[in-house]
Amino acid sequence: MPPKGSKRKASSAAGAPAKRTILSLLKVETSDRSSSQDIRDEDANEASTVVKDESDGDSVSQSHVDTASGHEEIVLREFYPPEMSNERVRSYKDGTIELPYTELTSALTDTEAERVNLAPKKAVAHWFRWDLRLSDNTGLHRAAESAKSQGLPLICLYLFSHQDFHAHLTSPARIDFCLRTLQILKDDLAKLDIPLWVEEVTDRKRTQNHVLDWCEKWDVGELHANMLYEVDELRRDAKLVREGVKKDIRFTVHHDTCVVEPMVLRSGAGKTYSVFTPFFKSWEPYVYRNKCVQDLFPPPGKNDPKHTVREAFAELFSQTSFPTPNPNKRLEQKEAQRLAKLWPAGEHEARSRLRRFLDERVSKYVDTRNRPDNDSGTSGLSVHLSAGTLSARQAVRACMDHNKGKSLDSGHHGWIRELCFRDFYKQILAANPHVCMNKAYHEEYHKVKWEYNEEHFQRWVQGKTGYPIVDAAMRQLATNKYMHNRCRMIVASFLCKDLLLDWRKGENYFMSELIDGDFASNNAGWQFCSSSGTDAQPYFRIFNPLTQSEKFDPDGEYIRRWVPELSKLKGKEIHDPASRLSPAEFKKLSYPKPIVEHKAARELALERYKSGLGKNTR
Ligand SMILES: Cc1cc2nc3c(=O)[nH]c(=O)nc-3n(C[C@H](O)[C@H](O)[C@H](O)COP(=O)(O)OP(=O)(O)OC[C@H]3O[C@@H](n4cnc5c(N)ncnc54)[C@H](O)[C@@H]3O)c2cc1C
Repeated sequence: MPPKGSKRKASSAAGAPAKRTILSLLKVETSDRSSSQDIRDEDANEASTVVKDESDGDSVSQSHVDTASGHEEIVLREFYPPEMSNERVRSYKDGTIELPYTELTSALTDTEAERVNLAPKKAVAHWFRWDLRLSDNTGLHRAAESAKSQGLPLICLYLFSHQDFHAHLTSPARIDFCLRTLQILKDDLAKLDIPLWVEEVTDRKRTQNHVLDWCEKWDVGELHANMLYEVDELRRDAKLVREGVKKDIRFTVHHDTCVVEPMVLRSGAGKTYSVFTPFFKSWEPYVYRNKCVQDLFPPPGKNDPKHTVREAFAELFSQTSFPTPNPNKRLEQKEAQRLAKLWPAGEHEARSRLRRFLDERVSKYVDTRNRPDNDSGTSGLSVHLSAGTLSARQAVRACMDHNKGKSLDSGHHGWIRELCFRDFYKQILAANPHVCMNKAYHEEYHKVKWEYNEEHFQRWVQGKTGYPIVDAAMRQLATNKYMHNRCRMIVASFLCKDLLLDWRKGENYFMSELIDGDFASNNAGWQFCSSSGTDAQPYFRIFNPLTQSEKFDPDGEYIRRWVPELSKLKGKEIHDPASRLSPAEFKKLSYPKPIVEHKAARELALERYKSGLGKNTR
């Protein structure tokens, strides 16, 4: 346990070295399924080889039109250009094309001198994104401190974009969680005389204009936000930093969502890590040494009465309702009530859930974390970490404190290690933007041939594959909008390696259902299971769903809960009813036969991987 009392480093944007090349002229792709700004049109205008794409009339660079595997279109073409080529992936990797992360950090450093000299205006603002909390919020804290030191009021903004939700495949449950949290946030801020305004954005391409217009309307001279590491967000924020200066608005973006900001930890060779274990070995001592979690930021103080904010910003305080999601992103009332009970929103709930987990369960975490039949085996905090109602620093710090200064026991240590995965995947995203553009982390997996069998996909979605553990997990997801981590791995492996379906279809479906959907963790989880990702399980390691079922749900309790057709089965029958019951008994269950035979599917998967990767096939 590191000593207390030392200050956390002021975290404005990191300064990874800027690298500008003529090829940046070609930076046309923003096929980022998780991001909020489509700058394709204007960037495409800069591209050297521009072709007309018949499908939607947009101009896109020829360099994108490479679907080497000849697969079904996975890209949401309404918002994004077609899949980019492997060549472009390599250009990102070798630095010929500037990383979007560097575009933003460069914008911040390039304009720093100008931005600090901008004259104050009438207010300082914080723009909330997926950081929906008052406590330990870096951007909000910096905004509050700056407002106080300049004798100005603090006001807050949230942008509600239907197109973003659509483009990012944000699930209705996640949007609902966000809206419930915004209400709590608004009430908490109002107690501090700080208004929160929720602005509806209809055209996502104009997000930055909305922000600048809003700042001009309320005479905001200084705007703070926390960094999002997805491609389009980074590029949008980079533009906004530069555009802001032209309008005398100082826009600052802070690192906040990770315990250790991306790009800081480097291997001996100076590279960002691509494998988790060495990352963790470097992350853990860094957290102790640099006291990243020692001084958590307090919530902002009350706006000074002398600012008469209630009068000056009456319109912002007067907002009584938030925008309604589009029908396809809206929960039925009953469903909304059920999920609100299951997943109460807001930071107060997040902190009490964290306390309960630490007091009651963390010490057993290592033994229970892989057991989906145990509802309390893990923290259930992912929804809060992904919405930002809890900071990862708060989680790590509380866990260390709970261990009462002793060296961490296996439960506490194991849980902190899981939290580190979150940091790891965010830094993978920042350092490898191509994962945000429908591409495999390891480009050679591009040539693996996938199936696009819609009936198989639908049976997987509906939990009707005839593999009880897979079906239980898929039904848990459909009902609770959450799935246990072990089961996420089982169903993902089943989709790619038993059904041979394109992992990106599974990734997209998860995102469109999960209440804790997080692009970096979801993408990395899917790439891990399809063997194309960082720290990949080798392609020849293929989960056997039956073995997984017997090992991690030994008494079949998880299956019994989610697959009522099988609830009366006793003993080992529940894991494989088609083989372990007589045909007559099986028929009575009204449960499907296995959709594929695992052994044969496994062989086929191995063939596909070998041939896609150019390895000898026998
Ligand atoms: C295919 C697949 C898709 C996934 N999609 C998501 C997703 O969209 N959003 C998401 O938050 N997690 C995702 N995960 C990671 C993991 O399954 C969930 O974070 C975990 O199940 C959440 O439950 P918990 O909060 O009880 O976890 P705990 O076991 O209590 O862990 C604490 C926290 O650590 C982090 N964490 C734990 N395991 C992982 C992991 N493997 N990767 C990244 N972070 C981790 C999460 O923030 C989690 O809340 C995915 C994993 C796989 C295999």
